[in-house]
Amino acid sequence: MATTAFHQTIGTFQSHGHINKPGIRKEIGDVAMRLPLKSFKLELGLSKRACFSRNLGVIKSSASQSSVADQVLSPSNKNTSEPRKKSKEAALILIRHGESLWNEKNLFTGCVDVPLTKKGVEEAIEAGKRISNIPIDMIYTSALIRAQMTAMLAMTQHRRKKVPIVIHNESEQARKWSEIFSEDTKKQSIPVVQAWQLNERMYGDLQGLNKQETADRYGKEQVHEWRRSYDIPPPNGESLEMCAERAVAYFKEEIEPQLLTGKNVMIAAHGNSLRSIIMYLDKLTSQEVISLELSTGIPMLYIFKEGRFIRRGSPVAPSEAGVYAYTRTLALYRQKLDEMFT
Ligand SMILES: O=C(O)[C@H](O)COP(=O)(O)O
Repeated sequence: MATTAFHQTIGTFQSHGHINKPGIRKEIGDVAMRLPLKSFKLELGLSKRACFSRNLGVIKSSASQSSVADQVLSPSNKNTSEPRKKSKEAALILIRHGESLWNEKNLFTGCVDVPLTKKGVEEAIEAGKRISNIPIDMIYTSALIRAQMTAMLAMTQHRRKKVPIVIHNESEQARKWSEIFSEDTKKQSIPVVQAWQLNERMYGDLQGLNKQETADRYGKEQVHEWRRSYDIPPPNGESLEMCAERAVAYFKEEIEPQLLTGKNVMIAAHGNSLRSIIMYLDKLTSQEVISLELSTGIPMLYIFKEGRFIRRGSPVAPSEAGVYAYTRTLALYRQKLDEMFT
């Protein structure tokens, strides 16, 4: 159906000579640089729905880390008591998985673990191109393969070329057996956390049924109510409200603390788990969320700053340029990537 900042060693950049230029030293995600003192021309690609915040700030990331898993698991990273207004700027990318084999067949999927189609693979790669200049320090995916495939395929396109590494925290042994023994390699990695709380809403007795056939049988209105109402669950399944109870709670407890410390986060998840998160981010009412539809494989960008989530673009064009409303921080990050890799 349609619809960490790892603390980069400064050496890399010193070799480009930027550290000695006059200006203010800033760190953007994993990129450290000197900002020119003269005013910076913003690169803005404003989508219709983008917010035009001119209150642009710069990340000063202080996150150093001892292990890929530690930055996720360390309680010090979950400082929810930190006043929101002191938070650093961070990018948040939300992406619904690419087309799955059951999207293609128009079947209710819910929590059934179905992989991507070839088109879904292509969508994920295309999505990766669109976000290839945006810093990503941590990745969260659902426990379902279609979201995981999407995140991994998208990351093959990222210009920074860090390696996404799945954190295995299911047992002490799993943690131990997936340990990395090079600090350098850890710095070139992005932790990927898989969380069932980000799964698609459980579609109950509808899972595996054809959407059109179900509408023919129970009526279009009834099926629309099951699919889009906020608090009416499909038979034996989860309503959007029930889905939000776990997905938004997870976002607040696990992901927001990372954003508060300035880590740039990507979430690869599902139509309804993301609808519930967007409802929270955009403060949509239960009426407004009814008409929110998400396309497969389209990354949406938010900036988290001073406790506010600012939507900066939801692309429809094939390339990232002219789609996202870059903040000064993001523009500088991209400029740095240009200098590093061209
Ligand atoms: O679970 C599914 O079938 C889809 O991924 C989302 O379906 P919906 O658009 O019918 O909610």
